[in-house]
Parts: sequence; C-alpha cells; structure tokens
Amino acid sequence: MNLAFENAAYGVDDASILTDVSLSIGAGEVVSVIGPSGAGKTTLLRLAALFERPTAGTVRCDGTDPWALSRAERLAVRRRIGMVFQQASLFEASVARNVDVGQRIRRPWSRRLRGFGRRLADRWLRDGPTVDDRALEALELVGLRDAWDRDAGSLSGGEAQRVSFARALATEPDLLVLDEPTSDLDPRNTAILERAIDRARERGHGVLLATHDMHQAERISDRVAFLLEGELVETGPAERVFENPRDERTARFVRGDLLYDENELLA
Ligand SMILES: Nc1ncnc2c1ncn2[C@@H]1O[C@H](COP(=O)(O)OP(=O)(O)OP(=O)(O)O)[C@@H](O)[C@H]1O
Repeated sequence: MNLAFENAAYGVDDASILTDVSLSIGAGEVVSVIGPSGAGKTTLLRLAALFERPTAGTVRCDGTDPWALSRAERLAVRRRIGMVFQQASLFEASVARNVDVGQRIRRPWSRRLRGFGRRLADRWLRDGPTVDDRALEALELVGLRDAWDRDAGSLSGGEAQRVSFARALATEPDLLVLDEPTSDLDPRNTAILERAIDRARERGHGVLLATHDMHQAERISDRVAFLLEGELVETGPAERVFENPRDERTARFVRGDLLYDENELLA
C-alpha cells in the first residue's frame, strides 16, 4: 500500500495540531517521525491509521481517499493497516491467543464463523487447542515462538510489547503504524523489536513509526520526517537528515538543542 498525506491538516476546535503535512510511505519502506513532545507525532499516526479524519487536505491509500468511501469500504482499507501503541494491551489468555485475536477481528464475519467451526472441530478431534501458523510465525519474528502457550499476564513489559507487535504483524498488514514502540523497553527488547521491524520491511510491509530515540530513527529508517509544532519541517533519507539537515530547526533538534525547550530556543 502507498499511504500519502497530501497537505493534510488536523485541528480540534480552534486549535491547529497538524498543518499542511505531505508525506508518503510505500511498501517495504520504514519512515520515522521524530520531533519534540507535543509536536503532533501521535496525531499524525492516528491519521495514518484512519482513526481520525483530516480536517483539511487528504490522506490517500493507494490513491483513494478512504474518507470518501462508505464506512464498510473504509473498514476494509483500515484492516490493511496494523497499529501498535506505546503500551501493550494484552488480555488474560495465552500469548498465542493474544496474537491470533488480531487476525480474527480483521476477518469478515463469514470467515470468522468458519474459523470458529474449525476450532471447535479441532478441539473435539485432537487434544487441546491448536495454534495458528501465522500467529506462530509472527511470534518467531519477535523471538517468542516458544512462549506461545504462556499466560500473557506472566510476560515482562518488553515481552508484552513484542507480543503486541506480533499481533499486528500476524494480520499481514500492508502498513504497520507504530507509536513509540520501544520507548519503555530495555536495550535487548529494543534490539529484538528493531530487528523485527527490519524483517517486516524485508517482507514488503510499509512501516510508519514515531520515536523519541534519534539513534533508533537513524538505525532503522529509510526516511525520516521531522515534525515541529504540527509542521513537517523536513523529510529525507535518514542519513542525510541526520548528517546534513537542510533546515536550521532540524539541525538544532538532531543536536539535542530542541528536546526540552523548543519555544525558548526558537524565540
Ligand atoms: N483530541 C485533542 N484535543 C485537543 N488537543 C489535542 C488532541 N489531541 C492532541 N492534542 C494536542 O495536540 C498536540 C500534539 O499532540 P500529540 O500527542 O500528537 O503529540 P506527540 O508529538 O505525539 O507528543 P508526545 O511525544 O509527547 O507523545 C499536543 O499539544 C496535544 O495536547
């Protein structure tokens, strides 16, 4: 899928949160959105995942404006996008079931019913529950294949976040939208997730992520977009943006000057 922001804006009441954003994410491409706290990164991601409608401009999926479609058609487009939030939200069940549920929710009702029938038959004909291959494959990618039958409540925060990622991946989305997926993780869990993102890219998934970690953005992105006060200041290949930023504000941010008090520094 090619997702393209075309002069997209988002505002609530009189407050403008995003202005004139133009950005595209293609298949097999990792694009990171960086910027200080409050810049509008999460809002941009919510527009990409079709949770919000732009208040001006367009966010197109393969050339189509999903907000011009019927609800059912838009839902079908949304099913092709997987979102992972900063906090893993798993429920009390096995790891495999937590991963599998993402796929089930995304299936149309007819296929869900067929799957339910198959699982019932499996329970009667074999011993114990069966595990979906796609769920196992996604768990393999985040290094948790052997943990498929563990209770999700027993996982560490880092493992839970890896399961959340596997859940999104198991739906085989065209686009993965990740909101600061490693911000609470230790270096080992971060490295595992970064490798999984890389492998998702190799399989042709597009990835759009927000991160506070500039080293991470430099490590894993094809392109980086720098957002400041709702405006996309600069977008370009990761290496170029970090080593040779074109805008002085980007230069200040990548040097670390804009992290804590951008208003004062910009005054
Ligand atoms: N629904 C809303 N109503 C009013 N203001 C909002 C709404 N959503 C976001 N904002 C405001 O828009 C700005 C951008 O928020 P957003 O969460 O997108 O930023 P962010 O870059 O993701 O920040 P952080 O890095 O701290 O998560 C903030 O000032 C926030 O308070």
